[in-house]
Amino acid sequence: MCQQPSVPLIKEHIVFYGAGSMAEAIVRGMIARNVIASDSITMLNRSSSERLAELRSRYGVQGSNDAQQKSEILKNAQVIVLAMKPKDAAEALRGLAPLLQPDQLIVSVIAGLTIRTIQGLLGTPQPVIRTMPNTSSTIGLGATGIAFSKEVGEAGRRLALNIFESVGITSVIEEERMETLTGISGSGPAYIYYMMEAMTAAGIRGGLTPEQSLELTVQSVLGAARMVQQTGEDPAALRKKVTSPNGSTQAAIETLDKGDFFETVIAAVNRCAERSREMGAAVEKELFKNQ
Ligand SMILES: NC(=O)C1=CN([C@@H]2O[C@H](COP(=O)(O)OP(=O)(O)OC[C@H]3O[C@@H](n4cnc5c(N)ncnc54)[C@H](OP(=O)(O)O)[C@@H]3O)[C@@H](O)[C@H]2O)C=CC1
Ligand SMILES: O=C(O)[C@@H]1CCC=N1
Repeated sequence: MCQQPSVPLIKEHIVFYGAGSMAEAIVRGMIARNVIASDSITMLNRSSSERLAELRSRYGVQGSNDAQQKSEILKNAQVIVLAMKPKDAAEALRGLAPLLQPDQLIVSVIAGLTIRTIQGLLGTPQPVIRTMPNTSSTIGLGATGIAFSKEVGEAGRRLALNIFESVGITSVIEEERMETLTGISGSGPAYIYYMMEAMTAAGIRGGLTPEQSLELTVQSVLGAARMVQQTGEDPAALRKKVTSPNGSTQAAIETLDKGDFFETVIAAVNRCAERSREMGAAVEKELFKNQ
């Protein structure tokens, strides 16, 4: 099995600005791995106090919706993780701009939002780390793409790597590749879940109980992923070992091919990347509003 690198204790105070699914996945993963004290994490959102109360009681993190306190927390944060939807980013960044000090590290998990747009909306050459994690960070099996702005120094790089290595693997890439990576690993878990939904439904239609069908599907997906990881063999080579000539698997793969499975998956990844760019471009437009 792939060993996660050991991660030193994170001593910096991290503020999650946006407290939804992705922020929770990272926080839960970090706390489960004991890499940060829960009171070194503050979670903020736009307005949902119930959500912050839930997160405080679930993880022991801090969080407040009082406007004055929110400003103070953001002013004093060493690291601010931007974790709101792209459509909400422009307003959030404009509000954040007057609170920032030059050395505060901005980490974004927002799909499509470029470093240039983030710095443009903040109006400062803030050190920005653009990332694309995924929700499997919850259980320490995340995969995060990372790109750094030129303002990020060695300590900032190391800190970002520590955060995301504590919840899975990381891949440092050129920012231009971030949308492709989003199509593979950011959104990828959803494609696998969709495949699992279809396999489970087929099992149920064929007379298995829902529990049997789900359990068998889960183990098949888990076993297949582990086989690739542990044997080091190509997925194509492993597929061939399952596929007897003229056998049942071959018949199934031919049926997938009738639906152009391979090219459809590639088209889905490409469309995901394109949609990320569209969402980023929509935020970038905000840069030029009122100018
Ligand atoms: N979900 C995923 O699998 C992944 C998501 N991402 C990225 O993570 C980001 C968040 O996604 P996700 O967690 O799914 O979204 P959610 O809808 O679950 O959470 C969004 C959060 O942002 C908060 N928010 C909205 N506007 C503001 C604002 N102006 N200031 C502060 N907080 C605000 C919301 O607060 P409130 O509820 O109070 O409105 C909410 O807590 C997105 O940009 C997405 O591209 C990246 C990788 C994977
Ligand atoms: O669907 C989305 O926009 C986000 C980005 C990656 C995964 N979920």
